[in-house]
Amino acid sequence: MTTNVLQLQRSVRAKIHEYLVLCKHKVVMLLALTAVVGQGLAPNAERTLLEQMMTIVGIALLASSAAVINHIVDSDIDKKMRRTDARPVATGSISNGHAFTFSMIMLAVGFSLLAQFANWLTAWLTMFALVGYAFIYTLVLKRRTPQNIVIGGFAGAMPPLLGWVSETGTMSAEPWLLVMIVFTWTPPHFWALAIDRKKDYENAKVPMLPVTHGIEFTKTMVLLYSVLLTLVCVLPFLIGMSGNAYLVASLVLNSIFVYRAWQLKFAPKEKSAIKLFIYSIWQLMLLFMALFIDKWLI
Ligand code: HEM
Ligand SMILES: CC(C)=CCC/C(C)=C/CC/C(C)=C/COP(=O)(O)OP(=O)(O)O
Repeated sequence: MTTNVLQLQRSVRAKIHEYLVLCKHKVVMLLALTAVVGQGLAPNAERTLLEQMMTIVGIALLASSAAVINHIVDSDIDKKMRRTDARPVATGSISNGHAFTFSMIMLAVGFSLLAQFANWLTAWLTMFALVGYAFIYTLVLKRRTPQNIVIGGFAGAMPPLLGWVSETGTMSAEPWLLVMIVFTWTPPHFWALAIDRKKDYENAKVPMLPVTHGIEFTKTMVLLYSVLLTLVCVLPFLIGMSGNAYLVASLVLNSIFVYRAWQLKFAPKEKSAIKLFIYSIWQLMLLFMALFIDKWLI
């Protein structure tokens, strides 16, 4: 193979990677998992596997579309933070115009898939989540209030409800418990990272909780939310939606969460905050897998 072909291959691969970064693909994969579990826990509506898969693709495309808008709107902030200054829109490696077109294509395809393979309620609720994250959180709340993620986190918490509604066409009480789990998980997930990256947010003048209220207060909040999360996670068991296997998994995963949050507050080490952030991602993934396994495999 000539050097030119190799170089072309490498630059195509690099471009694809940039577009994946633009979509926040790892976040979207976890969001999609929570939507799959929402589908899996809903009463069996006898939908085909194709319909279910296309629904998840639709939700993932709208979440990715929202993430791209977030990169465009936030590029001024992203340029000022070490964690984000290499992002493709912030560096100019992908132009605003290209990013916007990409986002709108994903929006159109994702919405059509949801209307076609799920139902209108799912399509519009997912659109509501997109607006919640891309505009209400990113454009308004993030720059104004340290409670930004408590309120904005609602958008990220919606996928289990979206998955459920795609199966049933109605919003019953049970999927709201799953929404509550992700909603309660989001503040300790994000604030752990924000403690570690406080300087970044200070530099960019973003009013995140550690900047406005200090690190100690934020650590207390992380601990309190981790206890609240433990309690909320028991609710699916209490209403009979999930069984003993889920209860055990949830108690183990949340005990580790509370223990780590306790350590962060009362016996911190240099990397306690970032380790808690990374743990939070594994915790949510395993928790939702436990919900699914409990229903289908045990
Ligand atoms: C408003 C709500 C949320 C905020 C403010 C938030 C904030 C963040 C931030 C700042 C990062 C670091 C990203 C990076 O370095 O590129 C991150 C990573 C991550 N978040 Fe969240 N998050 C939220 C909700 C969620 C939700 C709902 C999920 C999934 C259900 C999620 C899953 C993840 C995952 C998987 C990562 C790791 C991504 C990677 O390694 O590239 N987050 N989050
Ligand atoms: C349609 C649908 C389900 C939408 C959900 C949208 C979505 C991708 C939610 C995840 C939230 C998230 C990654 C926040 C990051 O905060 P940030 O943007 O402040 O973080 P940053 O500093 O890393 O950009």
